[in-house]
Amino acid sequence: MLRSSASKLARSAIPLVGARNATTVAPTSDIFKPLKYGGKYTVSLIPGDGIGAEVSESVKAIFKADNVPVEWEQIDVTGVGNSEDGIRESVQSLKKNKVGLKGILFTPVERSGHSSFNVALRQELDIFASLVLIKNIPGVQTRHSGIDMCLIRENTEGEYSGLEHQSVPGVVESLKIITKYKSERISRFAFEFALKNNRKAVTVVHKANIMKLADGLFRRTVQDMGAEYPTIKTNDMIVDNASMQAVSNPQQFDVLVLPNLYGSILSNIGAGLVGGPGLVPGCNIGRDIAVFEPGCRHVGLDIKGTNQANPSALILSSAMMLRHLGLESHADRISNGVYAVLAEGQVRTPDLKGTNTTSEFTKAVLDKMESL
Ligand SMILES: NC(=O)C1=CN([C@@H]2O[C@H](COP(=O)(O)OP(=O)(O)OC[C@H]3O[C@@H](n4cnc5c(N)ncnc54)[C@H](O)[C@@H]3O)[C@@H](O)[C@H]2O)C=CC1
Ligand SMILES: O=C(O)CCC(=O)C(=O)O
Repeated sequence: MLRSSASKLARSAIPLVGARNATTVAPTSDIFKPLKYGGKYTVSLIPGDGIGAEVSESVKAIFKADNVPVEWEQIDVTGVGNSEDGIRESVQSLKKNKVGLKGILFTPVERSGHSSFNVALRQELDIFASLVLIKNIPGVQTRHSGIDMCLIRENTEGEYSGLEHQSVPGVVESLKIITKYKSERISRFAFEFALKNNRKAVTVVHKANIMKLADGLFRRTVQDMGAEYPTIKTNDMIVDNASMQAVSNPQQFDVLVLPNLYGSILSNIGAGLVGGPGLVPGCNIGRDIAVFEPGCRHVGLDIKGTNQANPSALILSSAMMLRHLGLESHADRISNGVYAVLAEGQVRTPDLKGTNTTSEFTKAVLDKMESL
């Protein structure tokens, strides 16, 4: 039962295609496929805080120019303030449409008792598998070349349980939850993903030397499941070492499967390796809902409203979404447009040491799409 539903999940999420299109996924099953009305899909669009509005405008302009058959259902919710209604509306919209494109909702560090709406959304919708693709992009110079790794992160439990309390003044207890059920389903997802994408190895990242019960369960579950996939090598690595290895010898990694917090940290390290948070796409997959969002989830409050953000991460996430919807040719045109502009290097946002604006970059992608 678990196996069949998990393999359907992984199947529908997947195949990566071609070197340049490494940031794309294509469905091979239609169990997820949202319904079309009047020839169009309705997609929930949650721009989020910070740079969300600007980079969402880039995606909207590109979809419009390419006549993508998508109708946006936009929810302008923020992560701060009294946004419960907006979150409810987002959940309802996503449950109805089954597919969404999302920026990041800001979660203030200081405010006590304020839980993360990003996390709430993922938990409420049970979009349990976060997939982040870390691969060098031609034209973007980085210290390392030959990086090609897929991070599969458990998205709904672990350190993000939100269960913290002060037992006595000065003593705080924070609960990390690891369950066998959720460890099994993310492991299944990871192995099915590896199988369907001709990947050779799955590395489980953990801290089981210290958290013997929690991370021990996660590690053991992945390893046990590995025995069912003899063509894929299963190995394990302690998270501290994995972080060090990722910055010194990242080419060794293929598919990584991680509990929630380690997934966030390694995807941020990964983004740093291939050019930064403005470039890395991602998605969150559940039983019947998929939400696409930049892979390392940055709000970018410091550059909000300055027209400086690199929209590539959200545009490439939207291309992943189009593959999920089976709209391959639109996905190809859009992702090829982004990669071609990045490869030429004439038009670049400041994160890539350029001087161009978000709007100029978007225009360059639109021009490139016309000429491809
Ligand atoms: N602070 C929050 O509310 C949230 C934080 N997180 C996690 O916490 C980590 C740290 O978050 P923050 O400190 O808020 O990071 P941040 O949003 O301040 O981003 C760090 C730096 O990267 C730059 N940046 C991010 N995206 C960019 C883009 N598309 N184009 C150009 N520059 C860009 C920002 O301008 C900033 O200088 C993130 O990596 C994320 O994984 C996740 C969700 C919400
Ligand atoms: O800070 C948040 O609101 C959510 C955290 C998150 O999405 C992450 O760490 O990946």
